[in-house]
Amino acid sequence: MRIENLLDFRDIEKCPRLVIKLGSALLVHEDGELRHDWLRSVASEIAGARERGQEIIVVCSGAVALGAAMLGLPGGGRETLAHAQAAASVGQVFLIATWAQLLAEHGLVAGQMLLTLDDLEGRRRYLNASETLRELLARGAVPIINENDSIATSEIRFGDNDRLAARVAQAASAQGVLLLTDVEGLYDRDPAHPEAEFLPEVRGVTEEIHQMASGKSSSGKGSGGMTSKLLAAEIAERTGIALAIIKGVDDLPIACAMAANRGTLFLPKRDDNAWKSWIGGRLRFNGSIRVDQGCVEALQRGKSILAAGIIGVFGEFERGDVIKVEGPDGKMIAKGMIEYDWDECDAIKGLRSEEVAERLGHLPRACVIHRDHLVLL
Ligand SMILES: Nc1ncnc2c1ncn2[C@@H]1O[C@H](COP(=O)(O)OP(=O)(O)O)[C@@H](O)[C@H]1O
Ligand SMILES: N[C@@H](CCC(=O)OP(=O)(O)O)C(=O)O
Repeated sequence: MRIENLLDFRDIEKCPRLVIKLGSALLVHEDGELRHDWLRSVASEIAGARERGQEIIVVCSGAVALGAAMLGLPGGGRETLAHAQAAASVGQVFLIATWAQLLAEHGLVAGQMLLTLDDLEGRRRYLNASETLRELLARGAVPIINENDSIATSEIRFGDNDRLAARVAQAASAQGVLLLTDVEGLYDRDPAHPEAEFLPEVRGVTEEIHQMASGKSSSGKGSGGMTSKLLAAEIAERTGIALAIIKGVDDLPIACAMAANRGTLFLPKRDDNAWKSWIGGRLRFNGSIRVDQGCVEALQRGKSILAAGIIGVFGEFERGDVIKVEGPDGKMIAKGMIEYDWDECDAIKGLRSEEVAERLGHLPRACVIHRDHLVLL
């Protein structure tokens, strides 16, 4: 689906690859108990989406609030960093066990990924995370993601799962993000204010839009309030990803919001993937690979580059560098982000996939340059 075809906010539900983020305020009752039936209804919505052929990634908060109740910690476990980290450690086990069980009721498998800021900022770790996500989705699993709160300290943490959800959407090349929270979307001021007005659509998160939000979580369980959701919307819009905020309090929350046609849609600024435009905009390269004619034709059909198609390796590039791809005649045909260091590329060039592991002595990447990281000229 191209984002320019997005007519209204309900279309976001149909994105082929969608990130759904569930906030703490929704997951946990006042007394710190998990809202089990509600979560079961979300799992059934995910199963329905999978049946329609949609790929779903879940970013799920709530570990701190759940763990705090289990450990008897005051203030929802947020009074000290040590409390929050211990609470997250305990709560996350329960959370993921519940997800595994609820998805299994629909014959689905959950895959846990606990990420820190560094995992999505550094190129190498970003590539690792995006490859794991792709593989989980390709195998039909549902990735369930949270921040790795039990080890993340302020320097290496997002602190809120809204921005994490937007970054995960980038890493997974998703087209849309749905943030489920306890409010219908963005209001022009604190929604508790009697004159607060609802904004159904935002084109560009400007300074004026930022001024509308506060970082306060009215439930006291969330982190970042509306402020972090706007920061997430900014990340998404720059990357051509549509993001919507909906109220997710009731059972079957996505169906409810879509039926009511109520939510705030943040429209992306452009319809191409910024990751690709970043690659496409690169002017300097640390090296190049030359591929055979069969590979050139495969690329034109939208395939990734495999070791078997490589006939030459030039320059000393590293995994994660953007390099040139040349056709058999040496003419540049594409730019792409390489999955191997130059010497490994040289060692595996021309090899079939099953021979690559043997030559490298470790598990190979699925390809040398993935089509999501490749820009044809
Ligand atoms: N301008 C605004 N529009 C809507 N909600 C806002 C605004 N400013 C602050 N908020 C608060 O943001 C809260 C949602 O954020 P948060 O509690 O962190 O939720 P979550 O746990 O789902 O991430 C709402 O309950 C609301 O009180
Ligand atoms: N990672 C934390 C949640 C942090 C957070 O962003 O919470 P929320 O604002 O409720 O999405 C946890 O699992 O408790």
